[in-house]
Amino acid sequence: MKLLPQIQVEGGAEWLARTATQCLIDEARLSPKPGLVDSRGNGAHHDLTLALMERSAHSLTPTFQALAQQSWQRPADIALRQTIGRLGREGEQQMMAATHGVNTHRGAIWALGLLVSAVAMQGGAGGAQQIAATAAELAKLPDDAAPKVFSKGLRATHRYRVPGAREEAQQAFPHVMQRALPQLRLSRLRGSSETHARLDALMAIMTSLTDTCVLSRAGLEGLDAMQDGARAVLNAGGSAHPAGQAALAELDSQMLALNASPGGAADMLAATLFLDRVEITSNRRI
Ligand SMILES: CC(C)(COP(=O)(O)OP(=O)(O)OC[C@H]1O[C@@H](n2cnc3c(N)ncnc32)[C@H](O)[C@@H]1O)[C@@H](O)C(=O)NCCC(=O)NCCS
Ligand SMILES: Nc1ncnc2c1ncn2[C@@H]1O[C@H](COP(=O)(O)OP(=O)(O)OP(=O)(O)O)[C@@H](O)[C@H]1O
Repeated sequence: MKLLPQIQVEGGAEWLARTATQCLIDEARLSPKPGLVDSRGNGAHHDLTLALMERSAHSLTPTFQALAQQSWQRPADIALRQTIGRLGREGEQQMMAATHGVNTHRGAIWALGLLVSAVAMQGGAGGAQQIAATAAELAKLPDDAAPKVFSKGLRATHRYRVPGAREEAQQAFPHVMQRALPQLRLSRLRGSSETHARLDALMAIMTSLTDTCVLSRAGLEGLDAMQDGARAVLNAGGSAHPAGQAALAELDSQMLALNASPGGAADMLAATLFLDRVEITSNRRI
């Protein structure tokens, strides 16, 4: 039986929103993550807890659903860019209300918001590559209604002359597509548990992301420690191997000592889990 178009949109949007929220929760619970909030504790953060991250993730489901509904089978144009910019900013306000003013998921709303919109534009399914390319098209369009604020992330990208959250999206998420997703699937193929495969994917991101959260809190010293430490974990055989686990514990202590938290890398892991699920589900439907 063929579904009525409106039911298809509602059901598809609901599924995408639930999936995006679940990926944020999976990312937050994954342990042990260096410097980040996880099931063990607060990492390098004094104002974040796992319960807060989960409350924040749930508060974003209506935002993701509205993004999907509004983007369904629409082309990438200025009108859509403005709509999702408005919905994204409203989502940030809902997040801030749910967390009493703590920034838990700003970068994640940006990345996952664009990806949810991109899947919806393609009718609720598709391959990871095509979805990331569509999200990049949206990210490259100007949003004139955006307030001209000088954020911490923007300041770090200027000071260190590196790409940040905007550029990662505009370049079609190279850390997700060229590093994390291939690593996630390789580690699974090698027989690693899902937890170890996800930790390896996070390490793959951290080997080269210029994470502005780390740069803002710990400068280039923090960024180098993150990238070198993540490389050491993968070179030691990954998080499933005892030597990799020792390297991961070392990286965690270093990040804590430097007060560094790779929040951008965590967002890219959530984006990776989302694209992985959408692609696998789309392939099953064919
Ligand atoms: C683009 C955003 C993320 C602002 O980025 P900016 O670099 O100015 O700064 P800010 O410090 O507020 O947040 C950056 C966040 O991105 C993440 N991040 C940091 N570095 C990176 C990186 N190299 N790659 C990807 N993400 C990163 C971190 O979580 C960080 O907290 C976003 O808040 C925004 O402008 N949203 C507008 C609403 C919109 O248009 N939404 C559309 C899609 S829903
Ligand atoms: N598990 C996680 N633990 C910590 N941060 C995460 C996690 N998952 C995602 N993040 C991201 O990290 C960002 C938090 O970074 P950051 O600490 O720089 O925020 P801030 O409140 O803007 O700055 P600061 O805490 O330095 O004042 C969030 O926006 C979120 O996107």
